[in-house]
Amino acid sequence: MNDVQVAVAAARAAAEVLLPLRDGDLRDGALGDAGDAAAQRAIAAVLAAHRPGDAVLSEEAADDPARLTADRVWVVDPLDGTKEYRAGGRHDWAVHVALWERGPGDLTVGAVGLPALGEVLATDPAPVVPPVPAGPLRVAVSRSRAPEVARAAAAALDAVLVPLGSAGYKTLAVVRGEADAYVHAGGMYQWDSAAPVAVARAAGLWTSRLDGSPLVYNAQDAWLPDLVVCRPELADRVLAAVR
Ligand SMILES: Nc1ncnc2c1ncn2[C@@H]1O[C@H](COP(=O)(O)O)[C@@H](OP(=O)(O)O)[C@H]1O
Ligand SMILES: [Mg+2]
Repeated sequence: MNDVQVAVAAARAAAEVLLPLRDGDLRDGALGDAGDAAAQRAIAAVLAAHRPGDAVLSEEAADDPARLTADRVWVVDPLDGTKEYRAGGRHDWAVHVALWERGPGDLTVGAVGLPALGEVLATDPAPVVPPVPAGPLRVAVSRSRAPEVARAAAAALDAVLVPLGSAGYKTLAVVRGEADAYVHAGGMYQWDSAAPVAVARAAGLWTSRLDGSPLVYNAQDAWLPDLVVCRPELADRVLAAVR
């Protein structure tokens, strides 16, 4: 298996445990905690079986400082959009598996599972972004904590806001043509954006910090609090609108 196949297999393994758990008897916090733990176990098992020598940075595991000197680091969010997963009946939650490599010093592979839709999008084959539909621009934002900067940017762009859960789902909403941009500020960690950003880049989308600077992964500090993902032809306008 190549690295993309490993990432996709890990995302599928997480989906296979998350879907039956969601449809079982657990509710609320217990369901979210069980989902986080089961998806973490499923992904860790795939990585241990196929890439035992690689380091891992996961939301659901203790941060291993070995990743700071490792050549290959998997950046994992086993269940992104836990709130939406717990809510039941929603499809805006995701599984994130990315690979960071020291040579390029950047993400090289990513897979994002959307279990409720039965889909996994990955860096290879690169997804094809559909053409822009007629109508106002659509800016995806957190449904539970839409940042003021996203509201202001949408107003400046004459855009409508599309509130959704999960950083992975919102990034893929741009890849899949459900939104034209995703703007986030106020807090997030490397695992929330790594795999979605890898997939978005493969699809030819713009990805950066809010100030237009590059997103840096496998930095010591896992905090990576803001993010812009958009169609490349909109990048100048979106970045100007958030400034
Ligand atoms: N202000 C903040 N501080 C820390 N994490 C944040 C955050 N805003 C969003 N996130 C994280 O980013 C992911 C997407 O958030 P949202 O759905 O609100 O857009 C969620 O990940 P998890 O579900 O993995 O915890 C959420 O916890
Ligand atoms: Mg997350």
